[in-house]
Amino acid sequence: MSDVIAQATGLVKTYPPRDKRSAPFTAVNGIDFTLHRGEAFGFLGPNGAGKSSTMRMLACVSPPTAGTLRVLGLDPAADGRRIRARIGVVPQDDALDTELSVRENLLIYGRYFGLSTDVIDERATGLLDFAQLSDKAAERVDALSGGMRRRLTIARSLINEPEILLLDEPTTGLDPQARHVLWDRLFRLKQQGVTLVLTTHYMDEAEQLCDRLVVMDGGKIVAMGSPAELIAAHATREVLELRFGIGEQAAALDKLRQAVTGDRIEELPDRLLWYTAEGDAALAAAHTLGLTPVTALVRRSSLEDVFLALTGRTLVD
Ligand SMILES: Nc1ncnc2c1ncn2[C@@H]1O[C@H](COP(=O)(O)OP(=O)(O)OP(=O)(O)O)[C@@H](O)[C@H]1O
Repeated sequence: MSDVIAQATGLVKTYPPRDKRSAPFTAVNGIDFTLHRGEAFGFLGPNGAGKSSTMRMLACVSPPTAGTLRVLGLDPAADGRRIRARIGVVPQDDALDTELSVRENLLIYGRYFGLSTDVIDERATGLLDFAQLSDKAAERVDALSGGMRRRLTIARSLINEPEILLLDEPTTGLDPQARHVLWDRLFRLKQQGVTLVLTTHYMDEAEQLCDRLVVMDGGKIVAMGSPAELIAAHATREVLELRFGIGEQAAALDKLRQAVTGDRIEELPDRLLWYTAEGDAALAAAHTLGLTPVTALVRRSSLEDVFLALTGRTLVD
């Protein structure tokens, strides 16, 4: 059996004009990708990059304008129902029924898939345990924290035991602790063999969860690979971040650009980034040049640096 679980070639999504004065908008502009069974695959990019539009096409709720798409070997245009029965979808907006209890939300969703009451009951119990919500089963959803709601949405999406789980920005808006709990649950799912496909604009999330990812910008894929491959290809081993006092950054940048050859130096509104193999050596060199940063930080390069190198912009403005 092929391990290809979804494949897109020349995929395009163009939305019709919103009103008489606007033009059609192409949110996804000819992208190619192949997803493999069992992997965690990410679409990383800033707001408006076209990630959600791509996810909605994969979820068979939004038809492609052009290109070909196969999900589980089937054509979403002809076999949307069959595909939807085998995938789970975690939308950006939880869309839970807040007036119902936690458990009732699972039961109702199970009925959409035509499962018997016994099967739904049994699965709901297991999923509440998985989502660490067993003790909240009888509570109304509007009493839950953001992290709990997110875990319930994931539990709900698993009621049909999907082979692929599509997650649109799974941890946006959650605090760090809630994000870590969610990552742990998603990691468990992956270990159980569920293929994870997620969008995110958090580079740490992409690095934590994704075996492979594409970087999207303006409806196009600008890079593809594992986090380590992307960092090796588009960034140096280390970065020196220098922050200066008000009005001092421009002069510091001039000095560095004159003195440093071979290394890339990026200017952001609030800091300079010096891409280098040896951050500590670069910092010593900066001091030798007479620079007096207010703060200096040496860190490993990340996907944020990859995005900056590829687009000239930061992921989260
Ligand atoms: N139904 C629609 N009609 C017109 N334009 C749309 C529609 N849906 C999305 N867009 C536009 O398409 C662009 C891409 O949207 P999309 O939601 O796919 O991006 P995204 O990368 O997921 O970003 P976000 O994180 O904001 O959801 C955005 O500029 C958005 O305004």
